[in-house]
Amino acid sequence: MSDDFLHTLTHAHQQAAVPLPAPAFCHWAEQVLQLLFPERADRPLSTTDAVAATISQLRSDLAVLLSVVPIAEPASAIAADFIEQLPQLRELLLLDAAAIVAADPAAEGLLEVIATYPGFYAIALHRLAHALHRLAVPRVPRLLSEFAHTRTGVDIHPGAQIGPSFCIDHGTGIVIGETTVIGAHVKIFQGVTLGALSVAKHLAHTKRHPTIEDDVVIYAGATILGGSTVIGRHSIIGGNVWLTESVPSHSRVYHQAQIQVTRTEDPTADIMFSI
Ligand SMILES: CC(=O)OC[C@H](N)C(=O)O
Repeated sequence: MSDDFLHTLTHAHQQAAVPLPAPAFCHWAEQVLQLLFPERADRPLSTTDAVAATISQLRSDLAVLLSVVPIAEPASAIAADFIEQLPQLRELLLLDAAAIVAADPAAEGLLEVIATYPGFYAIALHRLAHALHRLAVPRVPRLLSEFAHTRTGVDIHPGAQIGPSFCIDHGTGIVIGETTVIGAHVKIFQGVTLGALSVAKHLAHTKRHPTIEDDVVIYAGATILGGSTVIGRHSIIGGNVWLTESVPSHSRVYHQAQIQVTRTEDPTADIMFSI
């Protein structure tokens, strides 16, 4: 091993920013979800005093965790501001869970959705991350969204704006970009991408991802790209659609696959497909 390499690494370590305690932040977010939803709790809280003490503990834990993050305001003020939003966050998440129950014939009820659905978990962590993003907390929102991503395969940038009653069914392989705007009562399935039409560094801080208006359904594998792409309200986007332009309200957009089905009972017949 060369001395140069040792010195390079030493210098990199000396210059490094204070690392974020990622597991502690993720644990804190899990605790917030357990407070808001006893359905997810190891041990439900049985008295008002216990609830109040848990809220107070989560506030001070957040303030301590944020003390290593470079933020303009005092960590305690940000923590207090976040905790004030808990009633609204719970209300929004209950609407999301109810939307999943209402949409999914396989869902048995709120308890199952809140405790087990990856789509619910992904939107829950997104709403926490988005609240911190709006409070201008750097790095932590992305840390939480990547935590949800690793657990669910649902990659929602903390900056994405998502309206009430959002339903993700079969939450896996989903990408929702930073400047996406989603209205109320939108339903998406596995493999949906709401992405940028082109990826270039100079486009940072511009609207690169689509706008999905109220009551839109986007089926599995659909890809919708572009910052000026607007999917009008009450539209249905079919599975595997590739869409880079706006569609008006009440549109039905389908991908027509060209699939051929042939039959033969002769096992020695030529194989008709190629890879
Ligand atoms: C979701 C997506 O298209 O991302 C591309 C790139 N990271 C951007 O934010 O523009």
